[in-house]
Amino acid sequence: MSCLVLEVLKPSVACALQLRATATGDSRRALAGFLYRHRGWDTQKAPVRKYSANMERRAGGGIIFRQLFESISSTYTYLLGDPESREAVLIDPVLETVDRDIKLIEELELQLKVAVNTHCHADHITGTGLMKKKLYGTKSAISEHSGATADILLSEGDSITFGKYCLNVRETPGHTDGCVTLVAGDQSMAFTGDALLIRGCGRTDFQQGCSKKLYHSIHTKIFTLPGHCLIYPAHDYKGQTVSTVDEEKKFNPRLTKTLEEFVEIMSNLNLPKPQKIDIAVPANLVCGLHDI
Ligand SMILES: N[C@@H](CCC(=O)N[C@@H](CSS)C(=O)NCC(=O)O)C(=O)O
Repeated sequence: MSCLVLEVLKPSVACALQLRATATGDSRRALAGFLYRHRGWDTQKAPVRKYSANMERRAGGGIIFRQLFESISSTYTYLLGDPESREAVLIDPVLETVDRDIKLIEELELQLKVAVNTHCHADHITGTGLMKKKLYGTKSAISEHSGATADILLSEGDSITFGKYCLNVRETPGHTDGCVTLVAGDQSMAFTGDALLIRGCGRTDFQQGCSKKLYHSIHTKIFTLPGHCLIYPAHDYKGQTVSTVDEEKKFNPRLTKTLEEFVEIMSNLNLPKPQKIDIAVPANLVCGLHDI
């Protein structure tokens, strides 16, 4: 088992910190808005304080979280950071948006520890390798079952830690053999890659795809999370951004079916092959660094 463990977050402490920070920030903003409106002041001219990591540290804020979108492949990249240590993790970066992501990481004064792929993608080239080159000290990570090279090869039960937070690895094969779902330490969020999409799931017609395996993975590793756990997939093609375990259990048109019905649906999707598959897969097996 290869893992990178610094500290493990106590879920109750993390949740309490997050709630307190949200309430404090919101009520401060609400009070300022009220004063400005009540006194007839122009809210547009209210003094604006520039972003400062120090202000955030003093406020004892909760986890830093950004959902980023790459529109050619409709891929979501996720940035998570600890406001105190400033350590951060980036999930599923895309080659074309590496500079955008680095700008944000620098603006937020974060130190990127790990750039992790939920699997070996077939539709776009990962930004992980380039990210490692541009941000000194960043390590790449991917499942040991992906066949890809990386600094950290993940397996079931591993943790990726950043400051007082962590992401726990659950293996969710089916779309590919090396698919993982990354679950926040307090189980408030799960990054499901291409295993579970919002009202859908990853296709199973190439790269070791197996619909029976995928059905089993989703039911045993994702649908067993708390109902309120937020689902953040690697793609969305309809503009949806987030779901929950309860929502998907109730409304996912594929996963609410029996195994036999699911297998039938998956074998009749008739989707065209991803346009970049022939360059993306070989590139992603070497962290996206084949030609750079
Ligand atoms: N048109 C895109 C590829 C779209 C696609 O096949 N998406 C995959 C995830 S990326 S391999 C998928 O699993 N889709 C499931 C679905 O039901 O749509 C391209 O050419 O790149």
